[in-house]
Amino acid sequence: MHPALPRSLDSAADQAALLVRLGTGPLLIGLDFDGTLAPIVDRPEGAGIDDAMRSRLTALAALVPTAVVSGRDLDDLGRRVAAPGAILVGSHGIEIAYPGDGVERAPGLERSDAALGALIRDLRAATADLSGVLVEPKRHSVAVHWRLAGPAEEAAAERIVEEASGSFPAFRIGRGKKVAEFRPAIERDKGSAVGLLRDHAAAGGGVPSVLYIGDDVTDEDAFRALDPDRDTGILVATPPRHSAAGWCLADTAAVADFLDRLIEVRCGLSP
Ligand SMILES: O=P(O)(O)OC[C@H]1O[C@H](O[C@H]2O[C@H](CO)[C@@H](O)[C@H](O)[C@H]2O)[C@H](O)[C@@H](O)[C@@H]1O
Repeated sequence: MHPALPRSLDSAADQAALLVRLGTGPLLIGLDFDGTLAPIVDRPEGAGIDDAMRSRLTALAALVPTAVVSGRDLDDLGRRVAAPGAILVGSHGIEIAYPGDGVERAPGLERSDAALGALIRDLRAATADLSGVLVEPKRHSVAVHWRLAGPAEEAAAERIVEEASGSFPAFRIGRGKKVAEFRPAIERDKGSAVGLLRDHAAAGGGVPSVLYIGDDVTDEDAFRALDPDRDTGILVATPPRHSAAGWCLADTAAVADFLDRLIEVRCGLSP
């Protein structure tokens, strides 16, 4: 299916109709972190959620399986989310931590893990003189950010990423908001992770429908994995852009309001 413009959930009537559908039956919730739960900020280390969002996630996780699905690695994500009961999915689906049940890591990481240190060293050396370009090392990958860079530095960072990608075939390049990421060249993304989360939830009861909310290019993998007849994808964007998600919310504040209403309907507090 070709991506189309998602429909805005600004209208109270649309939101109410959707919430009625999400209010009963087995449900699995997947929520992206940066740009969906946490507002986008200039530097990766500055992103976070407030206590209200943490309580919201904890409340949702007590009601239905609720996963935070991020490009950040699991340790970083865990520190920032800190919501008891939430499932954590790190490194774009490569690492999955079910509460109280250890970490499941995708197979096939040996080659990229072995090359990661050299890649990080090369990227740091190549970008050292580029003002506003940041290298973010992660457990299985590395990101090159240019949100704080001018156009010339951004173009230079893009060239460095292209050159390094030729020397490190164990990685593939993923794009995001003002960032390029070297991700292990294996078959795992947020879409396949949603499939694994659904199977895990189904093992404990009925096969759930999925609600997935995300804002970035990598969330499109998750939206594409949804079944349009029973699942719900919500893009977070202003203005809306073409997406495999069917619905759209404006920003992280609108996501917070929507999740509050979802908690109310799941608790039977509103229709
Ligand atoms: O899958 P996500 O949870 O959305 O993570 C995607 C990447 O998010 C982070 O970078 C983005 O957010 C930063 C903080 O707001 C922002 O400065 C940057 O421009 C964005 O690209 C994170 O740093 C990456 O590791 C994640 O992969």
